[in-house]
Amino acid sequence: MATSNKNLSDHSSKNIIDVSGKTFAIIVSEWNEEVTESLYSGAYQTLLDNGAHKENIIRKNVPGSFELTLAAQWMASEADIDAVICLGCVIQGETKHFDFICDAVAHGITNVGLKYNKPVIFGVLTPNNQQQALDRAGGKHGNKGDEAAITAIKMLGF
Ligand SMILES: Nc1c(NC[C@H](O)[C@H](O)[C@H](O)CO)[nH]c(=O)[nH]c1=O
Ligand SMILES: CC(=O)[C@@H](O)COP(=O)(O)O
Repeated sequence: MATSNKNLSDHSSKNIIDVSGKTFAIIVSEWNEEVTESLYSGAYQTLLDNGAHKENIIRKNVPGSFELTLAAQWMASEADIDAVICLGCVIQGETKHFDFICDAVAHGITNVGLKYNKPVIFGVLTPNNQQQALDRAGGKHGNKGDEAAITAIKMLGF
């Protein structure tokens, strides 16, 4: 598997810019809170490490990952927001609900970025189980929140 030999938090320094003048919205799903809080911590610290100011990092919570899209649209429509980072964790259950949520969120977030012509980052884990989620939220496979923040920074340096 691609991730099994790749730490998600490893990244090149290409297009990494100083983001001291940029404003970020981080939208966090409350479902699987143990995981999403780790994703948020990783994203938040990564933005600070690259020059972002605390007052320029705006956090918003949503009930579940399905709501990330609408919240991303609300934030992306704000002229002073330079990039939006969406963080969630959708864990496979017994039914196809997982598929519908993941598909809707992936397409929805993509469309918001295209609509407002700014980076809207898909920082949503879609694991089969809790352990796979924990492994990617500060565990052995790194932190997808770090990756999402670096992705936002790189896109701003495009
Ligand atoms: N099962 C998970 C959900 N389900 C809730 C949906 O995201 C949504 O809030 C609900 O369908 C009402 O619109 N959400 C997650 O983020 N993760 C899950 O594992
Ligand atoms: C991905 C989810 O929404 C999950 O909670 C649904 O679980 P289930 O498919 O067992 O109802």
